[in-house]
Amino acid sequence: MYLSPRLLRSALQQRDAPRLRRRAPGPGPRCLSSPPAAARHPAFPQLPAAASGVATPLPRTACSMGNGTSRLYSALTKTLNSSAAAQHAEYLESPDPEHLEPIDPKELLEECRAVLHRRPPRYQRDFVALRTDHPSSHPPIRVMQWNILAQALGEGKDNFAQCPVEALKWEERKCLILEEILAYQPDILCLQEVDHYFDTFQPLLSRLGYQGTFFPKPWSPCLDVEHNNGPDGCALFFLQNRFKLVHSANIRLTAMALKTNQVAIAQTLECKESSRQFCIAVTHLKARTGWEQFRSAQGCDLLRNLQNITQGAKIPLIICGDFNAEPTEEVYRHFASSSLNLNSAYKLLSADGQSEPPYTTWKIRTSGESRHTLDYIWYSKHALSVQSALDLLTEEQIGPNRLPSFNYPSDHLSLVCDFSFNEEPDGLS
Ligand SMILES: NC(=O)C1=CN([C@@H]2O[C@H](COP(=O)(O)OP(=O)(O)OC[C@H]3O[C@@H](n4cnc5c(N)ncnc54)[C@H](OP(=O)(O)O)[C@@H]3O)[C@@H](O)[C@H]2O)C=CC1
Ligand SMILES: [Mg+2]
Repeated sequence: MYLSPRLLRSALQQRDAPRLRRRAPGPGPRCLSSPPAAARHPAFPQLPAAASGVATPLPRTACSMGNGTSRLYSALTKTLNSSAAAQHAEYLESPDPEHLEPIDPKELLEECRAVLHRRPPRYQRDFVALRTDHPSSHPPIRVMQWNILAQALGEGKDNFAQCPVEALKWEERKCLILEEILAYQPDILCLQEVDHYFDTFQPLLSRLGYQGTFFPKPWSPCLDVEHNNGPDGCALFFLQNRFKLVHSANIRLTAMALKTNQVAIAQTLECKESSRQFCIAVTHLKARTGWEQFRSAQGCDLLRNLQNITQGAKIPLIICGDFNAEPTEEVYRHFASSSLNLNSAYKLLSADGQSEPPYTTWKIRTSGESRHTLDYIWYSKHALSVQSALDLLTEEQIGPNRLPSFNYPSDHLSLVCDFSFNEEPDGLS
């Protein structure tokens, strides 16, 4: 299961070999995504564009999770199991608070690929350039929205019927998550269902140049799962070399004047290149059918908070979230018709620019198949333009067993957009 010292040495000596094997072209067209952000900012100077390939699934093994936030900064993230292997697993092995020197993202990506070398390929997705009447002289702001699937929920609560337990092993699934982040190199990362913030994402992403904030759910359902790794919550990361933090708010959402179990983070950032400010927010609304009014109330509360933070939309806004609501739901209509003048970025991928994608999550639970559009990136339509958006996985790529799987780590797809400020906003944000 784990890399033997011999395999690891071989993987490290011929770094491209395992990647190319894993990424050998399969059926159907594949092409590289748009130029990596290496060209856009110095945090990723050496990272190559993603390649593609094929490998066999891993054999069955038992999996284990961490056991609580007391393991802060611990060496929980054991990925390679032998002592010889551990010498090389520099980044994934042991985030040491005393040695938080920068990581070369290329090295981290190589480590992830070495861990994943026996998994099937991660499918390539392409950025779709979108028509905009507002060319910008500044580099775009790349935003990733992603419900990464809490480890405790994936293993203990979600009841995925077609996903083998070994596909959910944290030691490897975390590498698939990191690979996705490293492949698209967002300037801002908005995550939900994060239950490995302190032991994995915060230490690793901070060494990649990100500043992170985590706001756990007050009564996270993860805590009901045996051997959980602490509560899940929302996390927001931004690249420190691109943005300065102006204001940060952790918001516990209310519904019908009562505090709820759902949270949001809203931060006002200033772009170092342009000195323009904007507000970025991340949220994860209440799940399940029967809770539509509750979600609607939570959405209204979030909009009220954002009205205050942006001084009535004087500061442009980007709101990322797993809203747990189809576009037909009231909470969606509240956002679409808000006085904050928001549009949903992924509608722009449709032919008429008016339709949301057919799905952002697709799974098979013991209760049945569930394909829904629940995840959104809202933005101030007068002040910001979407220059490009990452297309979604096709049904064929997702495969008959749906998500998560050996080659995709979450039941939700990541959404990624490149934003620019309109030089002359239409008077309104
Ligand atoms: N100890 C206490 O006093 C309390 C405990 N709790 C615990 O929290 C739970 C509810 O918390 P709440 O935040 O409201 O949770 P939600 O109803 O919002 O759902 C929590 C998670 O379950 C996932 N989920 C959605 N649908 C299903 C499904 N059909 N089967 C399995 N998982 C699903 C969601 O994933 P996604 O968003 O991806 O769909 C979400 O991340 C309770 O069941 C209890 O376990 C809650 C309050 C108090
Ligand atoms: Mg979930």
